[in-house]
Amino acid sequence: AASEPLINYLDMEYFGQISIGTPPQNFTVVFDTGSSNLWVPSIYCTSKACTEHARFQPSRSSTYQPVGIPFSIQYGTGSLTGVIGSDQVTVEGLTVTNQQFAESVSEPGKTFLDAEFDGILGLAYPALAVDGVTPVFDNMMAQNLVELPMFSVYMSSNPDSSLGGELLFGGFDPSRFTGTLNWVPVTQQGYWQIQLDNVQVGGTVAFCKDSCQAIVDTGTSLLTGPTKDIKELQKYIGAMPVDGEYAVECSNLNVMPDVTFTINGLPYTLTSQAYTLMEFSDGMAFCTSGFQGMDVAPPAGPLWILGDVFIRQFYSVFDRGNNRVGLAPAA
Ligand SMILES: CCOC(=O)N[C@@H](CC(C)C)C(=O)N[C@@H](CC(C)C)C(=O)N[C@@H](CC1CCCCC1)[C@@H](O)[C@@H](O)CC(C)C
Repeated sequence: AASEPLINYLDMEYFGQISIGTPPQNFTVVFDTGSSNLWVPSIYCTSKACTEHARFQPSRSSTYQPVGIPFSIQYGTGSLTGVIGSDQVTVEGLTVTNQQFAESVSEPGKTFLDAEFDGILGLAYPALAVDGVTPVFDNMMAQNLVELPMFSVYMSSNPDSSLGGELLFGGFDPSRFTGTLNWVPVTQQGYWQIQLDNVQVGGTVAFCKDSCQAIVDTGTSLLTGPTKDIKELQKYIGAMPVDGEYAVECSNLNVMPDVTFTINGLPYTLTSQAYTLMEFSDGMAFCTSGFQGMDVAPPAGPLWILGDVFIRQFYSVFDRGNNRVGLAPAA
């Protein structure tokens, strides 16, 4: 199995290296289980977000083939337009041939301007792929580059700057979790979508009382839920809105309640240390809530999004062979 080390940027963004073309052109990408397309900035893109990042030069690659289909994608945060091309893509020693990807021509707004990464590599199901482009992992499976039709994600907690994280293609890494992996069926093959039985605060069911839907999303920094529920949850944990964020007293962490997600009959508990982020500026510690209100419109939503706040605590295995997600306490 090929394991791709990830860099952890402030517990908010995890990204790794890929290369495209011959000779290889290197890019830093977010591996996003919440989308299904690969894109990198194009040399033809004049947006500041592009000129501040690595850009792909088709003319420099002997294996590049133009496709020319227009491309546009909208994330929760950020959007872009571009054009589809095809080339070989190498991720941690695995070379995928004839991979179609988007070369961005316009990257408006701030999301990608401030980003520590160049592009995004989507790892969700083909159903979500813009322009019906075959996703990278589907090509990996089709080209027999992986032993098992699954990939796994470990995300470190910032202080362990040793290894920011690990993305493993073709299996899972037993050294990254304790106990046994518990498997949860994928309820809809678009996002990595599963069913939540309920959400408990301090051991009492507070939200999602008769089950609800959630996605496991490496591309979302926090843990999001419907804005109405999250507003109440912030109150339960004592988080107060402070200029766009929800702040908590760092000294209160030991009295704040656990938040438990019951999944397939088992409890996945986040302590306050797990569901808050600690930021330091001029020697002061600031604690913020890792919960964020986000309404995903029907028919896709409503959805809870188990982002990096959740994945840091629970090693996640994305099994396309059996359409299930494996979860276990991260080591
Ligand atoms: C304090 C809030 O932090 C963020 O909003 N962080 C961003 C990522 C940061 C690297 C810019 C985020 O979580 N964005 C989410 C949306 C958030 C409001 C829930 C998102 O769009 N994530 C993308 C992938 C992101 C897109 C921006 C670039 C990094 C990858 C994708 O997973 C979603 O489209 C899935 C959809 C169901 C929401």
